[in-house]
Amino acid sequence: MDSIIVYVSIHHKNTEKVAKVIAEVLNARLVKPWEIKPEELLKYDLIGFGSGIYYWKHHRALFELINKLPKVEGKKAFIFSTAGLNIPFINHRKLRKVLREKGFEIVGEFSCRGWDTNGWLAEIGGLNKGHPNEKDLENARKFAENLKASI
Ligand SMILES: Cc1cc2nc3c(=O)[nH]c(=O)nc-3n(C[C@H](O)[C@H](O)[C@H](O)COP(=O)(O)O)c2cc1C
Repeated sequence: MDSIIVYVSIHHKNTEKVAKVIAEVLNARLVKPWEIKPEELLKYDLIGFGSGIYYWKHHRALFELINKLPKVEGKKAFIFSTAGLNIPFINHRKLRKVLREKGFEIVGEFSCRGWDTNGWLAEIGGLNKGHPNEKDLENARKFAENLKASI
């Protein structure tokens, strides 16, 4: 199964750490949304979309790429994120919705805490310093292994 991961990680490269671990297990190509054309993306059997959470949603460059895609039929996708407040039910809501509207089948979701020094949080050293940590990355590895085994 040919897999690709499209990710954005602008704050502290928190999500990049997770993306690399998942990519290693899935033997997936790693790209930024602005590095790939929509038609090229659709050549892959499994597509992962991930970023930090910025104001309650994934990075807008992911949405811009997805907007440019034609409708698909049950193409497999997964979602991941790192966030100051790890509440995937809320944080993944918008991406989940647009992927489903495009016709993707969401086969898995992963999230963990990420070091967050946005705004006033910087004054107190930030939230979740040290995250994603080894345990978070181990959980990401397990997520990817389960995903690999299930599809
Ligand atoms: C501009 C900005 C907005 C953010 N908004 C949120 C938010 O709404 N909810 C949240 O849980 N974390 C928020 N965060 C924290 C990031 O999601 C968190 O630090 C994440 O791990 C960053 O990932 P990255 O290093 O891969 O960019 C925000 C961070 C920044 C810089």
